Amino acid sequence: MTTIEFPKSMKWGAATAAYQIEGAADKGGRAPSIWDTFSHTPGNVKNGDNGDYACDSYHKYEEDVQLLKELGVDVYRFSISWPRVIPQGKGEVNPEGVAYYQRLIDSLLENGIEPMITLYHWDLPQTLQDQGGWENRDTVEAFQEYAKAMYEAFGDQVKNWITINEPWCASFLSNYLGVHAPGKQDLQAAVDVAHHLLLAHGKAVEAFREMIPDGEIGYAPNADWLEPFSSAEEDHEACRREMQWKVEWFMDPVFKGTYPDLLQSIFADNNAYLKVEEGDMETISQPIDFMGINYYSGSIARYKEGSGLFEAEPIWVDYDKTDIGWPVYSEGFYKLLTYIHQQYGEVPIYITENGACYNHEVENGIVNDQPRIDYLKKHLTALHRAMKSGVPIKGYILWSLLDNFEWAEGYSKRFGSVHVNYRTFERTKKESYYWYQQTVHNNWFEI
Ligand SMILES: CCOCCOc1ccc(-c2cn(C[C@@H]3NC[C@@H](O)[C@H]3O)nn2)cc1
Repeated sequence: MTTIEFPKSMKWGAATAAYQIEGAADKGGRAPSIWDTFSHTPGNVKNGDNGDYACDSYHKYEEDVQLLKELGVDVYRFSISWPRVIPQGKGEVNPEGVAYYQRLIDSLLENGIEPMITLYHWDLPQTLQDQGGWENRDTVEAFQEYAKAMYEAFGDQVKNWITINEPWCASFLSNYLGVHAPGKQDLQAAVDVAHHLLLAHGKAVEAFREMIPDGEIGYAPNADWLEPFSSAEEDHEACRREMQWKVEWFMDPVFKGTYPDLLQSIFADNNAYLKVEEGDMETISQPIDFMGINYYSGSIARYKEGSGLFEAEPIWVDYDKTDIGWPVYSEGFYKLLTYIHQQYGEVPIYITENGACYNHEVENGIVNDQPRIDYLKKHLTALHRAMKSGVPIKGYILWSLLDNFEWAEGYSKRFGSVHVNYRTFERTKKESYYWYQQTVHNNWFEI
């Protein structure tokens, strides 16, 4: 057996997001988000699922905090529902909404767990979408106003903040590929949304420096790893183009103050143009304290003329796949992290999401999700290897504490270390919960 041991400074956590777990969609003064609209539109979400009830964490948050306490994690990463605290998206703050998060934060702190708040985890108030949403540059100011209100409410208790979760999903997956809310298929819209999300990130950081000078703030891009099918230059270049879409397009502006030229020209060839105003890049590229990285999977790809924007065709080789169909590719985790370290230097990194979809059910009170344990062992080993090579990792946050609403997949895909019965809301700790609990407690595991 080999022991994989982490530094004593390693922070361990678990993550969720508001729309995916809270439910109480029309309770406590909450107004609809774009995900309420999108999920209630037939055909958008598998089985017609929506977040009206989800895991009912709005009412069961104390039980969730006890699950976190027993898990032994240092950090709980959760998101605030913007339309729960500012129902109209801007203007009046809803005291009932703020009070819910105050109860949650108090409970976490009483149980020795550090809150890490994500300000934007995709649930834009529908009222703002009705005014153009993230395509409308005015939404940037609304986001800064929302961020300031949250800093005011919780800044004395919460010192770790994330501005935007997975800007690629919130821009290109949502406005070009049409898979997530608002479900548009418009490349120009997606380029505009991506820029405004990064600008909103910058404005939120600016306000943070004023209001929570003793806190730390970052953002959480997602990326997967694409390995060239062959040594042919065309395969390598195709993979690089597709990876730039998630990595450089969202990291160069923040850490270098520029957008990648190659992708700008590819977008222009498709009649989509960046609209950068004076001062934008300075706002976006101001220093942050950490970068979150969300990693799930990778695959092999090769050049194929005419295959999408980047002419990169995925080759679904016979890797083991999780129950959402994504290859188990832990080598890609190591390669992505060392690539990012090479590109962006000593930026401290939290793994803000990593986990796997396996749909095991409860049998005789037990959920034997051994494949999820195997996935975690492989990926934490890859993470450990990246750390040994010098990648500055601050912590690892498991996606997810609970099975929850997996966006367009609805409740058909389970990522939790705790099983949720969506009829009774009963929680059942899976075998992976106990494995992760032991790993967090020991700060090591054996392979
Ligand atoms: C037409 C092509 O369509 C391909 C589908 O393309 C994607 C890509 C990426 C994802 C995706 C889902 N997740 C997990 C979430 N991260 C945040 C948290 O809320 C988790 O629920 N990460 N990435 C989904 C779909």
